[in-house]
Amino acid sequence: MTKSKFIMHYLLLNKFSYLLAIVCIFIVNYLQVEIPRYIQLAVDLLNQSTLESKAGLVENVEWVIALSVVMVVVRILSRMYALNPGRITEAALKNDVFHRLNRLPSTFHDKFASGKLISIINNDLNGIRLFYGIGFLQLFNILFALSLTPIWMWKISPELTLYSVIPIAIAAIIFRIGFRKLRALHAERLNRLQDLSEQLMNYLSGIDLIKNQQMGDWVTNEVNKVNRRLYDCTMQIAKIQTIYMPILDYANHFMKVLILGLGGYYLLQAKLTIGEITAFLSYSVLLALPLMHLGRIVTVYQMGMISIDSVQNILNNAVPSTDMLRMDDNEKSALRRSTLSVQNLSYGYPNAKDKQSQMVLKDLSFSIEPGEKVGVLGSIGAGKSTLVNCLNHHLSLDPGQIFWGDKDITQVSRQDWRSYVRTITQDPFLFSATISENVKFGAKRKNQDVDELDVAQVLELSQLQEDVQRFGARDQTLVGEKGIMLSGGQKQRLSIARALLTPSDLIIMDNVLSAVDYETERTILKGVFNRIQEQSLLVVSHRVSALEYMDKILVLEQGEIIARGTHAELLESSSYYRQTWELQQHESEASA
Ligand SMILES: Nc1ncnc2c1ncn2[C@@H]1O[C@H](COP(=O)(O)OP(=O)(O)OP(=O)(O)O)[C@@H](O)[C@H]1O
Repeated sequence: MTKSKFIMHYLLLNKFSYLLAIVCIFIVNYLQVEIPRYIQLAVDLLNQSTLESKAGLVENVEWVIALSVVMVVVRILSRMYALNPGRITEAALKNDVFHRLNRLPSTFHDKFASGKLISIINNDLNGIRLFYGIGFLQLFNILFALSLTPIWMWKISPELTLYSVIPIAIAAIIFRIGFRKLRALHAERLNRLQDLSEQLMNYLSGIDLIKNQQMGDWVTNEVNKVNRRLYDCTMQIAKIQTIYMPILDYANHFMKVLILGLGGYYLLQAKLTIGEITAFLSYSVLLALPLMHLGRIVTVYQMGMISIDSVQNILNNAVPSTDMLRMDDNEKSALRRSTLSVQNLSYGYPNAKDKQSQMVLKDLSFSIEPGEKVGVLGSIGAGKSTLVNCLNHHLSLDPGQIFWGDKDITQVSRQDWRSYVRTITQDPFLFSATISENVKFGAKRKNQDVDELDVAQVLELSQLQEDVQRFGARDQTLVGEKGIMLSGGQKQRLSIARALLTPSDLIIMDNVLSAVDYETERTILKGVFNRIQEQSLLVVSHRVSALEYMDKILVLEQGEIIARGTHAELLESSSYYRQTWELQQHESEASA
């Protein structure tokens, strides 16, 4: 979407409110120029002492009071109609940005640090709120004030009007030069805010390490450097604003002196009355006020434009076209319980220097039948997680390599694909919520609440129920940010419970049992086997003990399948498998 389309799209979101705002702003500005006219008539009647003039004076004063009251009411309405759309747009954009972030592929998130995104959602969207709120209000205020006021002034004295505009015009030119410099500085400031947010987020996620390794001074110094750059930029903005803002203020004073001087001269020549000079002075304020607000408006406009660029950096990233395709219920159920077949799968990370020579997965072929339990054994760096991320389509793949039934998974939207495949990753992520909520997270289907008995059952199966019963508030215990209250093994078991709760056709467990002992590992796997008799299971591990009971095991080394078979077959056929098994048997006995 182009920038102008973006601006139009969100303006149209509140079109009726904006229309009412424009009408109200016009009425306010019209009344603003009308009231001095009644003041002028009243002042000119002050010198006369007839009964008629007194009645006229009272009538004019009454008009001034009545119009002022109406103006106050309409001004309140104009603020309401003009400012609320800013808040509505901010809320709508937050939803749009979050929705897009949720659908963008991992390649986008690899490029954009979370801290930067948070800064855009907080600071830049605030700039957009001001743009669509106060920016709109003041723009029309200025437009109407600058077009109506000179006409009313002209009606009194064309000559004096021309002279009065001279200081304002000069000030506006000087002002323009200053504000051109500001645009670049505002953009820089928002970038620096994003840098600071990214850095803080980075350090705060590693705060325990920073304390343990006594890196506090170094980190403080690094934050100081980024903060200093932000401070310098903010100070430069403040400096320019302090120098240029008062220029319009001085112009206003100068204009008043001019009106009094020239107006007095015309008064002596009987070209103007005192009432007209009084009205002229009021008009000069009406003319100068919006110009004095111009500084703020230009800032709001500049910040708004820069913020729109930042938000568009997110929103203009297209969701892959296949992710836009959604299957209907019939298509979905036709593909239930299909065979996953991997055919000559090769993968190299796009950021590798030479993708061909740095292939992480090389020509892999295997299948997982419905209900089959398959294991993948591989040493550190063999490519296990890469394989998992290809299978769940977390990574972007070339077509023709992975099929679900006869459907190429690259032709299925990621959202649909994940209703068939659930992955439990090796770094379990927990939300800052209760244990129960963490298990149920995202599992609510078709407005039906998850059965608490089911939660208890999956906690039991993942061997976490005993631990949970020991906690003060049982499954209502808060786990803290990222599950800080739980041990590594407890986190792993909680993420297993979460995956078991929602039905899916294939569960992938990527090295999720590394933090539990051999006995617990066996019991958990037994529980998982019982729960998912109908579903397929892929367990990835560097521990043979986790794979012993699988229907088949693939041995992965340097991205290639070097052996395959059952546990018994591999003990016979693969020396690598046998040696790993023997080595781990000793470890297991030693730890028992
Ligand atoms: N995002 C990435 N960009 C570039 N290279 C990567 C990326 N992720 C992994 N790799 C590389 O791919 C290779 C395989 O990594 P992978 O994480 O798949 O191995 P693994 O078998 O799961 O290892 P581990 O048991 O340690 O988790 C490694 O050489 C790693 O450096």
